[in-house]
Amino acid sequence: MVCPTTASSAKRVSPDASSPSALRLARLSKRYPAGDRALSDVSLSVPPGQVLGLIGPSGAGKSTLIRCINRLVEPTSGQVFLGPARPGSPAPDEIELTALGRRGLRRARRRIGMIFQEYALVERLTVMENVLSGRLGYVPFWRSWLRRFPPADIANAYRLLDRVGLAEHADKRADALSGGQRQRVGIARALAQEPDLLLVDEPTASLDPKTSRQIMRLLREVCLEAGRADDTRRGSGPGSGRGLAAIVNIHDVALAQQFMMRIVGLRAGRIVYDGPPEGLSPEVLTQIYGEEDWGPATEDAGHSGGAPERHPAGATQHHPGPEPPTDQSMAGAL
Ligand SMILES: Nc1ncnc2c1ncn2[C@@H]1O[C@H](COP(=O)(O)OP(=O)(O)OP(=O)(O)O)[C@@H](O)[C@H]1O
Repeated sequence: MVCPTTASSAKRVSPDASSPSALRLARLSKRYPAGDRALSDVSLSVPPGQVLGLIGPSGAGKSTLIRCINRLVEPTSGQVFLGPARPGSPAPDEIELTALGRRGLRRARRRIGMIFQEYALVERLTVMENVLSGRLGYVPFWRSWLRRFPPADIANAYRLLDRVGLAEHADKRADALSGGQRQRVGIARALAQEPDLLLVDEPTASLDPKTSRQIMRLLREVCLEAGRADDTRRGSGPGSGRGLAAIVNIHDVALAQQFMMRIVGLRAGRIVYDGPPEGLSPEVLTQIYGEEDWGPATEDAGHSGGAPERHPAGATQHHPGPEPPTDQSMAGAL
């Protein structure tokens, strides 16, 4: 039996009550028409600039949670609040997404970038056109239909492509790219929206281990960079600004531990862990995933070569050494 109180006794990584959240969920629940209860009373607050990893076994409700936030899936009950906009954006103070009508929701969704496992690019369009499609919510229909985006959007798209390492591929068709390159386009497209929140659904599920690490590192870096840009815009000191928050649905616990600032573990639609990555002890992993020997694999008599360690998603766990989580703004976000 999972015990939320035990799990929450781990050090919590919650925002200061006085600081505004980038995202706030209040008792969010979802029951699908077929009767499956996918989420039960999920309450969560994500501060600006925080990159949060959502982990849990298959069917725990991770995708449902991500999709309830921007109402691609309608929650059955509970509330979703999107925090005040980052500096330089004209958006209003905290808004309740769950109270919005169609038009209001369409406007609010501009502020939420989505990054998908399967990239969701338009294959026959160029890399640049795919990135510019992130601006579709902002430009008049005729401009997008004629593919006449404002020069500032085009300049920004080039800057973003340069940032994600694809400057030389701008004119290539999306279907000519590798999986890792496609995901970089997906990240650049989401950033072109100038979002306040990124929802990221299994971004590395189709990628090899090295590319997965590169993508996770890039995600984390762009969120931190957004915070620094906000600080500069506000003329404030490092770490005091807002920055881009992200919720990343991720199966790979080792990757989550290395690149996420905070981990939320879901089991059967409920939060059973909310704390720092280093709090994912074997006991906590058992609370999240169930019984398993989470310690290193032991060698049996016939195998002296050292069996690879397994993580809960079943893939090999790598130990490439600690990532350098030293950024001040990250400390601020925690
Ligand atoms: N469209 C749907 N209709 C009915 N039930 C659904 C639907 N989508 C998901 N569910 C159910 O909701 C629960 C949570 O599913 P969800 O896909 O959110 O879990 P998950 O943690 O993302 O799983 P996975 O890691 O395998 O993707 C499961 O019991 C699933 O069967």
